[in-house]
Amino acid sequence: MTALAQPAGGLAIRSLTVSFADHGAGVIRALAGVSAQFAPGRLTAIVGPSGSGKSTLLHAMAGIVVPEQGEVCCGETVVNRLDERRRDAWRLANCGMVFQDFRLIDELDALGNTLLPAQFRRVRVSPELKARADELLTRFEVPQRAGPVARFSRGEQQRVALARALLLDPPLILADEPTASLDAGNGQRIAQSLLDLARAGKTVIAVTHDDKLMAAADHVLTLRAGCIVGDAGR
Ligand SMILES: Nc1ncnc2c1ncn2[C@@H]1O[C@H](COP(=O)(O)OP(=O)(O)OP(=O)(O)O)[C@@H](O)[C@H]1O
Repeated sequence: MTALAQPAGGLAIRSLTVSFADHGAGVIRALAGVSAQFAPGRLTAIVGPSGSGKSTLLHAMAGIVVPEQGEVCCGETVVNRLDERRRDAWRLANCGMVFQDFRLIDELDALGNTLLPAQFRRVRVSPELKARADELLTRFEVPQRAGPVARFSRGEQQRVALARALLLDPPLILADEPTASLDAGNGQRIAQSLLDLARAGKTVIAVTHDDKLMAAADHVLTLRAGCIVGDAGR
């Protein structure tokens, strides 16, 4: 383990470099030596133009993408040094993920999707957990409708994805464009919810192109061509 100064309970990344194979020329350098700290109690917005490496950074922090250089540190854990099985277990225990493409199971209804983390972590679906899932779906104004989420609008699906991310009350919330499919009112509510989660002590990190979410954030990290070009904490 490498000791790396970081906020207790938060996340620190140091000199992260990630490349992908370019099926033709050579490699695409998605991140080039990126370092930053993310403290509990704060909402961070990761911003920057399309293709600047925002999603890659979020996925590296979640242990989905493994950097060729650098470290992702959470407490004593250097996430990228874990093997794939342990990274998956670490992510399930610590991260609430909202993916850009939601990654819901189309055939399941909203409640079934929201309860998925319990299944993945082999947690019994107690009446209390089901009540929490219902409460989250109500909080995010997901219609109380039977039937598969495939029939939901994209905005409704996005809010189911957020409810699912929060089910097991994870300390880290990593959300990729969590307001992209929402109307202004819902977008504002979700931005406020993310801020409330931060104020409740979570480490909340959202990739976004949304000015309202950016304005709500305590900390704005700007990427360009795989490098940090702005790191503004308020
Ligand atoms: N799995 C992959 N294989 C090959 N190239 C990839 C892969 N994932 C990302 N890239 C490339 O890495 C670069 C950064 O991509 P990334 O998705 O992180 O950008 P982004 O800032 O999130 O973009 P957007 O705002 O459009 O979602 C891009 O050039 C992209 O094409």
